Amino acid sequence: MQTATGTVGQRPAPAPPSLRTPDAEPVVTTDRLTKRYGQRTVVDALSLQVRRGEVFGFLGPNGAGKTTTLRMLLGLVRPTSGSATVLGRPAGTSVAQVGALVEGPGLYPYLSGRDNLRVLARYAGVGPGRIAAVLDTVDLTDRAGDRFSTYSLGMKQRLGIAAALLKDPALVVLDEPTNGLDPAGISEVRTLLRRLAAEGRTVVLSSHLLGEVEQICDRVAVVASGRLLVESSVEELRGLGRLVVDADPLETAVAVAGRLLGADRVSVVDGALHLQAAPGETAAVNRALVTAGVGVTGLRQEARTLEEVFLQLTEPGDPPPAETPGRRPRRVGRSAR
Ligand SMILES: Nc1ncnc2c1ncn2[C@@H]1O[C@H](COP(=O)(O)OP(=O)(O)OP(=O)(O)O)[C@@H](O)[C@H]1O
Repeated sequence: MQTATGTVGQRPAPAPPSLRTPDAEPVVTTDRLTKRYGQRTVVDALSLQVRRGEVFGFLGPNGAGKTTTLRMLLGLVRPTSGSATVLGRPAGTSVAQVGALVEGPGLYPYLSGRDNLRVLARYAGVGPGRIAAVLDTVDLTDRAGDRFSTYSLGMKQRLGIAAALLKDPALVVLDEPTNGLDPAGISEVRTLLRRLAAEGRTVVLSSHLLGEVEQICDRVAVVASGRLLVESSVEELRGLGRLVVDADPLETAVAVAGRLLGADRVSVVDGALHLQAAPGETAAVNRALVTAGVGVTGLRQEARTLEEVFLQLTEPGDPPPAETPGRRPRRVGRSAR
């Protein structure tokens, strides 16, 4: 069950491609945003930016402080220190243009999807004309007359998102929108969120499901224990991909690849050569191996998953930034600020 927070106001025109560049205006900015409960710091000096028209993933394990941060952006929780700006105004004061779906009760099981939206629209001061539009956006028009309790989890989630869209918001904030969904449900939510971004809306979502989020988001912030570990585009976070080569003889292949790329980018896993290599280096690797008389029977590029990157970022020996004096969270790649 979810609480949908509607919005008032006019959605801006779709963002042209130029607004999705690294220099696009920030829709959300946090500056050393901090929340403490008693002696516990659950959000720790978080500074990040979300740009207009992007799907931004706020990632981290359970208890990382994601929901608390989203609640601060919505003005539902007061920061202990630091600040957050949403759509150019202090967090919590732009409710007219922010639609949100956060944990909590809110949709009636015995009412139909359409009637649930009618109730919420009336409560939020939105005319009934908008209901058909949001049902269409989330592909629930055909089932709108059925009781909410008969919906699949994916449909319930989409109805919650429809409720968040009632007031045509510029920014949509979703807490764990894919949680508990099966692959088909995740795929539907993914399609829906990409549609919202294509319309020029900005989407901020939280998740601990890294593998799914990497297919949805343009950029992500990875947090653990309330601290920002990295803020980056998904593409850049993965960095160099992995080139897997089936080669014979393997020893010669290791030597040749080591000379070409450097030994630190070469390893052998399950009898195959694993190389840290960009797609553009594949042809050169193949040429060098064949020239050296190595038989190449397989050669494939594998991207690192966000999960692998996340585990690497959080593994012991790589302490969170705040534990290292003077060290700052990593901003990766071209789009880094
Ligand atoms: N009102 C509160 N009072 C005290 N502690 C709280 C309160 N709200 C959250 N916390 C604590 O803050 C920490 C961060 O919680 P939060 O819900 O923000 O994490 P999360 O990253 O969203 O985790 P999850 O994925 O499990 O929802 C948790 O340890 C939680 O117990």
